[in-house]
Amino acid sequence: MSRTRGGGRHLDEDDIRIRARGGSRPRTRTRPKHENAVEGLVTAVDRGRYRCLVEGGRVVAMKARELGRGSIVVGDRVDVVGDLSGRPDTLARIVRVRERTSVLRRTADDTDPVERVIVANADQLAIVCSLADPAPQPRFVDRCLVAAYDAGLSPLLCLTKADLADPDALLRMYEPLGVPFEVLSPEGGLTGLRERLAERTTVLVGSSGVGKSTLFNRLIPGTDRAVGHVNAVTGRGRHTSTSAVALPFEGGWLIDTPGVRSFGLAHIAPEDVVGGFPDLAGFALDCPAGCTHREDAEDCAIGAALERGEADPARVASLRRLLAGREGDADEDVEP
Ligand SMILES: Nc1nc2c(ncn2[C@@H]2O[C@H](COP(=O)(O)OP(=O)(O)OP(=O)(O)O)[C@@H](O)[C@H]2O)c(=O)[nH]1
Ligand SMILES: [Zn+2]
Repeated sequence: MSRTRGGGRHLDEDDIRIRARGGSRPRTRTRPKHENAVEGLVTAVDRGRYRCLVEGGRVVAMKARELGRGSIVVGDRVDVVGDLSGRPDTLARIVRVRERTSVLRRTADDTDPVERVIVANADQLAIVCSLADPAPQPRFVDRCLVAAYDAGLSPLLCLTKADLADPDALLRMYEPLGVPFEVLSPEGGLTGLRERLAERTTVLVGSSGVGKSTLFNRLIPGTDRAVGHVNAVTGRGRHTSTSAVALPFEGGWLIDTPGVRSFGLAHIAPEDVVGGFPDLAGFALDCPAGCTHREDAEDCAIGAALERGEADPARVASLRRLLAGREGDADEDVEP
């Protein structure tokens, strides 16, 4: 599969798959009927190979050529046919991708200028933020919140290293947004967090050093995220990898996003951000088309509601902060 990497990063894997058509791979003569397909969940993706959980077993699958250009990502529910034994060197085939309930996009960056879907069907975004060492990055948190609101995921703030600093200042900042949170320290328990994660599909995101791997290892002991990721999934260093990995957890899934430090916001319109503020969205209906809802916006109905005392000033301030963060430099929070 080395040609999939050599052709230049501007091509996505689907382009390359089309180029590979007519290559040396023999066609299977007797294809299993697709009615026999069984449902699977994509748990990892590596260079055109999809690790799937099918009927409780693990298989590696390729994408059927009739699927065309559409991408398949971690979290996708797929229909799989072929050799489902999971034995070494067997390869099943993904013949259908079920409709997605949500998509998270990774921010385009220097190494890959295309904004890509990295996780499908998640319903919660756990934003891991350390209270010290490194100091909290509210801009990073804000950008994640915008991505969560846009994708329809419920945000969850995981504040780590509470043994080093007090969470109060940060919590005051997020109080008007009503974001659920967990304050975590090495000595503290994880019962509250476990309950919030149970039976949900949660994507964890955090910038380098905030303690995301530590948290993973505490939640799912025995899976050394750092070592496990490099050896088992991509064979590459985790800082260069951007492929997500789904791990089963308490009736749901935890999805790690190594190397992914932020989500794509370029496609998000102000209206999508306002959608995360049900109490203000009604006012916004009276705004002029294309209103930025910023302080300097003319005839902004949210601004007017604020002046009449009908909109909560803290909520408006939070909305404006998120709108401003959305317009910032997309690379600002992306780790090298
Ligand atoms: N004091 C304190 N240190 C912590 C806590 N959680 C993690 N650490 C330390 O913070 C450092 C970074 O933790 P990691 O779990 O590797 O952080 P990460 O978010 O996975 O960072 P990357 O590996 O860069 O992705 C390590 O030295 C941990 O031991 C905590 O709750 N309190
Ligand atoms: Zn407005």
